[in-house]
Parts: sequence; structure tokens; C-alpha cells
Amino acid sequence: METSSNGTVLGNSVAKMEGMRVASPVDARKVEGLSMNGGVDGKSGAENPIPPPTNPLVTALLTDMYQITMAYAYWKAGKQNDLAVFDLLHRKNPFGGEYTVFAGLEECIRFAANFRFTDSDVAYLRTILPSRCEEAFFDYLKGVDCSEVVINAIPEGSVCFPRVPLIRVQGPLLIAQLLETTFLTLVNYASLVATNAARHRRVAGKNKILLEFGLRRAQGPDGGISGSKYCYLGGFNATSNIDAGQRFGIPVRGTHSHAFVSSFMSFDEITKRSLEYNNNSSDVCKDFVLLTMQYLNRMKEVQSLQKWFAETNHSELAAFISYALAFPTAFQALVDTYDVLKSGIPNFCAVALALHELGYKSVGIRLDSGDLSYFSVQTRKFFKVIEKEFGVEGFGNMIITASNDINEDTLDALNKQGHEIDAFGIGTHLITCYQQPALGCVYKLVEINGQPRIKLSEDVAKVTIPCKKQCYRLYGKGGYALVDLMVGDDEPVPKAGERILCRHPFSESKRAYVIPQRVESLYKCYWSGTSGQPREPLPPLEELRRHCQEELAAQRTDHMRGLNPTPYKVSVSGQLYDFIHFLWLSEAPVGELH
Ligand SMILES: Nc1ncnc2c1ncn2[C@@H]1O[C@H](COP(=O)(O)OP(=O)(O)OP(=O)(O)O)[C@@H](O)[C@H]1O
Ligand SMILES: O=P(O)(O)OC[C@H]1O[C@H](OP(=O)(O)OP(=O)(O)O)[C@H](O)[C@@H]1O
Ligand SMILES: O=C(O)c1cccnc1
Ligand SMILES: [Mg+2]
Repeated sequence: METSSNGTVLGNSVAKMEGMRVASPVDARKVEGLSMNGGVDGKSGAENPIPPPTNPLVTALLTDMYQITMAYAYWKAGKQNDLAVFDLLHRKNPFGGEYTVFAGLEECIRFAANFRFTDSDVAYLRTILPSRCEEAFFDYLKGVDCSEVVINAIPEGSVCFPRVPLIRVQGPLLIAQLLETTFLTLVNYASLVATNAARHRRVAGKNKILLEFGLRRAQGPDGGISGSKYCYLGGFNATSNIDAGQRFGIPVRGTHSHAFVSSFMSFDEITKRSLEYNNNSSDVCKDFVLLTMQYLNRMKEVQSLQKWFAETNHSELAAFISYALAFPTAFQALVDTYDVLKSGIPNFCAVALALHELGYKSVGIRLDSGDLSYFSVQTRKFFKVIEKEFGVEGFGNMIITASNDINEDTLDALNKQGHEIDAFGIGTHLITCYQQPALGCVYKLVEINGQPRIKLSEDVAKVTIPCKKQCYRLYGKGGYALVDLMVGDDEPVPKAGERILCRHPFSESKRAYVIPQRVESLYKCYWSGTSGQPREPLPPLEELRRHCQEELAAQRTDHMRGLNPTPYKVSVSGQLYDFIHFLWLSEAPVGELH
């Protein structure tokens, strides 16, 4: 795996991230013997086994009780081997948007590939089912696996739309049913948080550095680790979460906290004050504290800086000097502990100027409170004055990072006001998906033994689309996707240049002829059991991220905008439309009025 410490950064941000405090990601495979970041070879067969899910809690027992009772009842009825087709789909896009980033597929395939009940699992299941359940069922359970299951799916990281199944599971009824809860838990949060990350990226703009700071606020360790993974997939540049860095090869970044600043009270605490020059010589600055104080005094004499500050907080300066002595090549300071403009910024600049004299380039500052627009603009002005007055090229362009309860709306407001922020550290709102806590993916039976099945509902949005289906994305003249089309598995593949009737699945009057310039088949086979069918490789996280960026960039902007986005069209073929409504009528009882 090739991930340099700054290798995934976008555009102009690359150089800027270079100096930030970095922990190099390592090859996750070396760390664990498992490919935690994907990239599992796609060949079927035992020579390349797919590793188990990242989270060891994801086992066959991570399911709902009713899956096991249904399994017993299917077995009693002799239906365990009926050939079932299930669709995993979402009915509504999250966050009031009109798109969803699909994530979590690799973990589902890892789960399916390793699916089995251990003897102790089966022993436990025996204790929770009624004692009259037959022993032969438990023996049967010990042998179940996904060797006869076939899983087709839209590639992970794709932009998807409601009703189009993200995953299609085909296999023996009992086993395909048993996958439901685990698949849903693996896809729902992954897709939700990846979409959230993509939305934050869209508002922030493609050249900003987005840092995921969510671990402390995440819903538990799995929320933290999987959140970091899928935020990276959705377009963040780095995480503060070291475990995620090691596991998935995500760049790791960090600054320091207020505690570090407030732990210092005076210069007396700095006992080792010398710092070597960064010029391949043996020159040493004997008293870096003194050098910094000299710069602070020189700054006070600059006319154009006098309106900004007078006396700064010396305990803060002591903290900054100590941090610079520890990390002279990557000095970055949190400047809002006492007073951003009267203390934090001038103190930072004095240290950065002293470092510059010794040949070190500082990174920048972090703001964590107050009006982030105002402070960032003032900070940039201050940096530019220093650049001019002290003749330090590049000083004006140092990185300004902002954090503090940032969300999509804050980013939007900052854009409208104007700001000078280069990097955003985002925690709570991102990782907890504060605006919408769950994505409602469902797992529905659509065919059994070749017979299409339907689930009716008073709420039309909840009526399922029956049949084993194929799904296509039809592209128009502008190169943009026009519509997603579901057709029965036995229908011909739609072709570019042909006129295709696309119908809304439930609204009779909504239909259109589409002559696509290009037709993309959405499904690929990711698991074929022991059928010998070839299967797609599970790409590394870096590739999923790239795919996601490409997909997002290829969408029409009106589907992507934050306010009142245009819904994307999802349709069915004329033949499937007729069949849905035929089945609907044949399954819905006719009422009687008295
Ligand atoms: N210019 C701005 N426009 C819109 N929102 C902003 C702007 N600057 C900051 N914010 C947001 O306003 C909120 C400020 O929150 P709050 O008033 O609780 O924090 P604070 O008092 O600045 O800092 P602290 O965390 O120390 O309490 C944060 O969510 C922040 O992201
Ligand atoms: O604001 P978020 O988007 O969640 O980003 C992460 C926050 O975590 C840190 O603060 P910490 O939790 O230590 O305390 P604070 O919020 O009181 O500063 C950091 O300084 C950010 O403010
Ligand atoms: O590195 C940081 O600045 C950081 C990390 C986690 C949470 N808040 C800030
Ligand atoms: Mg805060």
C-alpha cells in the first residue's frame, strides 16, 4: 500500500499539510496480518481467503433474536434451501439531501466470507430457544456458511439513490435471511457518516484540509474507528484517531490542547533552553527563550503592530516555547487559551520568528473558540504584517486551523462571511451525524424460488419492488447521470442510443423516454461462494476514496446542493412497472363495504 504521510491531500493543500504534526501511516497488512484497509485479491478460492470483519464483535451472533427463530421455523418447514433474493436498500436520502454515499460493503463481504456459528455460539443459541426445539437444528446450524450465497452490489464509495438496492443477496433462504441485521448494521452508519463527510467536503471546498477529530465524541469505539474510516472515504484528509491511522493507513494529524497551554505557569519551567540550528551545522542557540523574548520586544516596536497588542500572557508563551523546543520542525499552537489577538497570535509569531532565525519553518495556529471568521481574517493580516516587517517569506501563508462545534451550516456561514481558514477540525457533528442519527436501510425479500414477492404498505414509499433485478445508470448528453433504471433480471440490457421508457415505480403519470449516451451497469459480483464465478476484488480504502470523489464530481450540481436539491430520478422499466402493479393487485385483498 502506498500512503505517504501527506499523500492523499488535495490540490494546494499538499504543501500546507507537509509541515503539520504527522505520524506516518504504516502498511496495515504488516500490522495485523489482515488487510484492514481492504485490497483483498478478488480471486475466488481458498488461496486468497477474505479476512474477517475489522471489528471482532462482528460475528454470526451479532444479530437479532428473530433471525434465529425464523431460521428454526424455516428449517422446520423444510424451506431452508429455498432460493431467496433479498435487496438491501434505503428509502430516503439522509440530511435532507438527494444523494447517499454507499459504504460498508467490504465489511459485509468479509462477514459473509467468514460466516459460521462456532460450537459455543450454537450452545448459547440452544439456551435461548425453547427447550422443545429439535437437536438436529443445532447440528444443522453448525454447518451453515455462505458457500452457496452470491452477493452483487454497487461499488463501495458510489453515489446512490433511494429504492435502488445497494446490495443484492441471493442464496438459501435461511442463510440469506441470517445476514440481514449484520449487513444493515455494517451499511447504515458507514453510509450515513460517509455521506456526512462528503457533505462537509462539498461546503468546505475542495482545497481545504478537513481533519476528522471525532473519536472522543463518537458513539463508542466502533463509532470512532469506523467513523474515521468512512469520513476518510467521504473526502476528509486525515484523522486524529491513531488506531484508524494504523489500521487503515489514513494520514494522522494533530495539534495540542488547552491543557498543554494552561499547564505552564512561567519560563522557569523551561529548564533545557538550547536549540540546534536547522542548517546541518553544529551551531546551537543557547537560550531559545531569550531569542523569543527578543523577537517579542522587536514586534512591540513595530508601529503597525502597536494597535494589536501590548503585553502578552507569559505562561502561554512558556507553553509555546516548550512545544517549539519539542517539535521545532512542526510548530503549531492553539492560540485561544487567554486572548487570541492580544496574546495567542503575537506569542506564536515571536516563537515562529525565533524558529525561523534557526532555520525552521513553523506550521501555523489553531483557533478553537470565538468568531472564527473574524479571528482568521485578523490572524492572516497579522501574519502578513510580520512577513513584511521581518522579511520572512511565506509567513503570511501559514496554516490557520479552526475547530469548535463546526458543522455544514457553520462552514456555509463562514464562506458567506469570508474567512482565512485553511483547515477545519471537525468532531461531534461529523462523527455522531448530529443532524440525522440513522440511515434507514432495509433488507427485503424480493423473490423466492423464482417467484417475485412484494411487501405492501399504506405508505407507498415502503412498498417493495419485487423480482430479482438488474440496475443501470443512464447518462445523457452533458455526461451527467439522468436516471437510475431497475429492470427484471431476464429483461434485455438497455443500450446506448436506444429509446428506453423509464417509469416512476408507483406514480402512473411520471414517465419519460430516455435515449442514453452511455449505460452503466451498477452491479458487480463481490461474493460468489463456491460457485466458481469470478468475483470483484475489494479495493483498498484509498481507491474507494478516489472513486467516491470521482462519483461526487460527476453528479449534476442541482442534485448536490444543500438547500432544496433537485431529486434524482429512479425508475423501472415498463415491463417491471406492469409486473409490480399486477402483483400488487393480486396480493392486496379486495375490501368489502357494508
Ligand atoms: N463567524 C462565524 N459564523 C458562524 N458561526 C460561527 C462563527 N464563528 C464561530 N462559529 C460557531 O459558533 C459556535 C460558537 O459556540 P460557543 O459560543 O459555544 O463557543 P465559544 O464561546 O466561541 O467557545 P468555547 O468553546 O470556548 O465556549 C460554534 O459552533 C462555532 O463553530
Ligand atoms: O468541537 P468538535 O467539532 O467536537 O471538535 C473537536 C473538539 O474537541 C476538542 O475540544 P474538547 O472536547 O477537548 O473541549 P472543548 O470543546 O470544550 O474545547 C477540540 O478543541 C475541539 O473543540
Ligand atoms: O489535534 C487536535 O487539535 C484535536 C484532536 C482531537 C480533538 N480536538 C483537537
Ligand atoms: Mg469546543
